[in-house]
Amino acid sequence: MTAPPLDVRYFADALPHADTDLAFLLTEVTWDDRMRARRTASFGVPYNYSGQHYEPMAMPPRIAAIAARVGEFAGYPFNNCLANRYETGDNTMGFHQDSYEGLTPSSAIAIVSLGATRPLVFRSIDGAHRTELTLEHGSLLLMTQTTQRTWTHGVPRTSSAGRRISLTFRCFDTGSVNPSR
Ligand SMILES: O=C(O)CCC(=O)C(=O)O
Ligand SMILES: [Fe+2]
Repeated sequence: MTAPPLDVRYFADALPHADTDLAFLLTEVTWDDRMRARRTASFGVPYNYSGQHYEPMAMPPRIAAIAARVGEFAGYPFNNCLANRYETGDNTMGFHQDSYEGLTPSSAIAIVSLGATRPLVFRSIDGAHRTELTLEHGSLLLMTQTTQRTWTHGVPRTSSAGRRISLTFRCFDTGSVNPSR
C-alpha cells in the first residue's frame, strides 16, 4: 500500500534571531504547568487545547515578529501561537491530529523549533506507515489540513535530548473559538 501524501514544507534556518528568540522564551514567558507531559503557553486569540482553557493574551513583540516571519513563508498571517516547552527528552507530545475547527481551511499549521533537535514522528491513520522529520533549531515546518486527515504526529520520548521549545502558529478565521483538538 502506498503511503498517503505527507503535505509538509520544511525550512531550515527560517528564523534570523533564533538564539535570542530562545533566550526570550526561556526567561520572559510564564509557563503553564497544568499538563504533565510538557509546559505550555498561549498567545493571540485564545482556544482550548488538549482539554486546557487559555486566557486571551496579546503576543509579545518578539513572538509577533516570529509570527510575521512565519507569515512571510506561508503567504498569510497567523493569529494564534501555542508554545510547548520540552525541558528534557522525557517531555513528550502524544500522537494526535490537529483540529481545523475555526481555522482557515486552506491555511497551514506552522511549527517553529528552538533549542534541542527532536524528531516529529508521523503515523498514517491506517497504521501502515511511519516517517519522521528532524526539527532543528531555527527551523519552520508547515503542515496542511490534508496531512492532518491522513496522518497523526507526535514528539516521542527521546533519551538524553536537551531543552526544546516549539511554537505552533494557527490561522483562526475569527476571534475566539474553542476547538477540542
Ligand atoms: O512540538 C512540536 O513540534 C509539535 C507541536 C504540535 O504538534 C502541536 O502543538 O500540535
Ligand atoms: Fe500537532
